Amino acid sequence: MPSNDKRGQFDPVPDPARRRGSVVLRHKQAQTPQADRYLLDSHEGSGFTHTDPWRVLRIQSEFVEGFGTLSELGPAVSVFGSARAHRDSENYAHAETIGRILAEAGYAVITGGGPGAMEGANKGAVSAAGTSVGLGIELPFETGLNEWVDVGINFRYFFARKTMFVKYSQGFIVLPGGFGTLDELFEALTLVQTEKVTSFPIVLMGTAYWGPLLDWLRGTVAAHGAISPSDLNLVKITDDPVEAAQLAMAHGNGNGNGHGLPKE
Ligand SMILES: C/C(=C\CNc1ncnc2c1ncn2[C@@H]1O[C@H](COP(=O)(O)O)[C@@H](O)[C@H]1O)CO
Repeated sequence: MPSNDKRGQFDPVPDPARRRGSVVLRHKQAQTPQADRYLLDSHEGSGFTHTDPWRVLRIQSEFVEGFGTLSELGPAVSVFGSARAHRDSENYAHAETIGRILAEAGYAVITGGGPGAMEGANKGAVSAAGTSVGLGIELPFETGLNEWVDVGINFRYFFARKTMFVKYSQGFIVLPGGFGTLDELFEALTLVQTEKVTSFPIVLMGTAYWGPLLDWLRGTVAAHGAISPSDLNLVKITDDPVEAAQLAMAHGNGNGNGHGLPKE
């Protein structure tokens, strides 16, 4: 703290405070130029739009865009899985079958809009003339939305994007995948476990891939008391893509409004 900082001492002439909306700035903090000066001084560049308060507007716009685009979607299931699944792989084929079965049953298919398993699921949905949705994410190694996405939204923020998957799907199907897929799986499990959302089907596709994870959750995590053994009932596991689709549609109500935002 600088030595001329007079905080805590009586000051008959208090430093003028600067107000920025609901934010009050005092002392040295009040000496920063006003935001509108940045705006009007074109020579100062547009760097201010990358500050946190401005990011809030960007975040808000992602929610507005997502809600606005998806609110009329109808019943939907989200399909997750590795961005790296090759087109000739079993996982890609399973994703494609799952996308097709869901679309044939009248469900929209929502994916991350990227390559691999996401592309397979979107392709399957299109093959059955279904609604194929991709919620893309801005990444440094971006590949863009796959060609089978008919309704695409690009997000900068993972958390805004994840809200859309949860809000607009009746079920999740999780094919083998890496950190991204695990993140999506555990986000869903946490929301259901903590009752932030009404329970919905979470289906793991592939016993050889996911079985050891379930064994670890049961044998180590539950055994440590870090989760309840009953928490493992939140997931179903299968090797059959048709069964995976059926399990994910088990809670379908045909209303198409997902199960709402996480409770406050
Ligand atoms: C890594 C590559 C492309 C990345 N492009 C992605 N586009 C959209 N969504 C993505 C992308 N990468 C990850 N995701 C999300 O995470 C899940 C897959 O992640 P994983 O780590 O590959 O399992 C997926 O469900 C997406 O929602 C090109 O190699």
